[in-house]
Amino acid sequence: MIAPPSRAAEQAARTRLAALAKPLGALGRVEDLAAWLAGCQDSCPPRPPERVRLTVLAGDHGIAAKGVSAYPPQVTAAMVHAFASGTAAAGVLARQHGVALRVLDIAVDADLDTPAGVGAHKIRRSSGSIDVEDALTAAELDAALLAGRAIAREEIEAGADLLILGDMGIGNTTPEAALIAATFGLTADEVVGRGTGVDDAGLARKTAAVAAALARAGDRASDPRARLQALGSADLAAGVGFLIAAATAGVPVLLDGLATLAELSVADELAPGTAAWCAAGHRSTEPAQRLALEKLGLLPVLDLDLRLGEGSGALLALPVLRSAALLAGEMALLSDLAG
Ligand SMILES: Cc1cc2ncn([C@H]3O[C@H](COP(=O)(O)O)[C@@H](O)[C@H]3O)c2cc1C
Ligand SMILES: O=C(O)c1cccnc1
Repeated sequence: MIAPPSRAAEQAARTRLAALAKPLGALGRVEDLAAWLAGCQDSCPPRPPERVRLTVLAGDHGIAAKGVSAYPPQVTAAMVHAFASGTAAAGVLARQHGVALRVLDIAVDADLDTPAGVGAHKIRRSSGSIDVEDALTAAELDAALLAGRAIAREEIEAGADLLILGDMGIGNTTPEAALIAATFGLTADEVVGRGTGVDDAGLARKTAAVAAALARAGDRASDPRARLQALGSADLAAGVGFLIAAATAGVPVLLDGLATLAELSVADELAPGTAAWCAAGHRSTEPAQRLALEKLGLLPVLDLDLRLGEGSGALLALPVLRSAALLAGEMALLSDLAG
């Protein structure tokens, strides 16, 4: 069990928010964000997160060869270069909001000619095709979980006061949907969405792939580790380790899309209490993402019909979180107003 954020600081923030120069509760869920941040920081009022770091975990997925994505697997490696050069969508937003971005090759198929360090935590080439085989061996699962923990610790040592996790990997919405289905006892039909925009035939292939994966994993999927090994991937397992390490260190995380919700679904079962350190940046168009938010009791900051991942939804939500902290800290108290 992971130690929860400070109840005392959260309560103090709620008391302060109630006393600010505004009608009671008038800042709506912005007040919840401020109180959550106060608890995570053990500080009332909370401080706006200034040293925010985005980590994009990249990996290919064997299932991509089965026609479950609207784009070819080669895009994963090409996009790693775009992250490294700051030209991916998440790179633009990270720059806009003063967020440090790091991209890591966890399981990309290609040998990448990228800046030093991108391959520092590489586990393997593309993870297994989950409809017919496990995504990972037990040893790879352990290595990926450890890598994710190490990456989070590196980000925290670099001074992060808020972490954002992003994903890049063609085909990854298939294992993500499978993980969420297995975690919450949902069917392939309920969780599968169009990802990058597959047509009806692609959607049918994707649903069949998730159903085959769930049937293949069977009862093993009730155990979170076995579920990750059978239905996940190296990059998703690293994300699970990352979230657990962030929560263990008491560093808050702003969640993004389907990848981060799949990671958290498993992480919160492996290490109960992880979800308390996470706030939901946005609700995506993917059914599995929306279902996981509901099951975890998370209300998203934004609902913009995004379906990108990369950390983009969390980056778009970041200004709201920063505003929440500033409002809690800088507004006058109603009782202090000159009358
Ligand atoms: C150019 C491009 C940039 C992306 N950035 C994130 N994704 C997103 O789409 C992919 C998952 O969707 P699916 O499961 O349908 O393949 C992941 O790479 C995810 O990060 C991208 C996808 C593409 C094509
Ligand atoms: O919902 C998401 O996060 C998503 C959807 C499509 C592709 N990548 C991510």
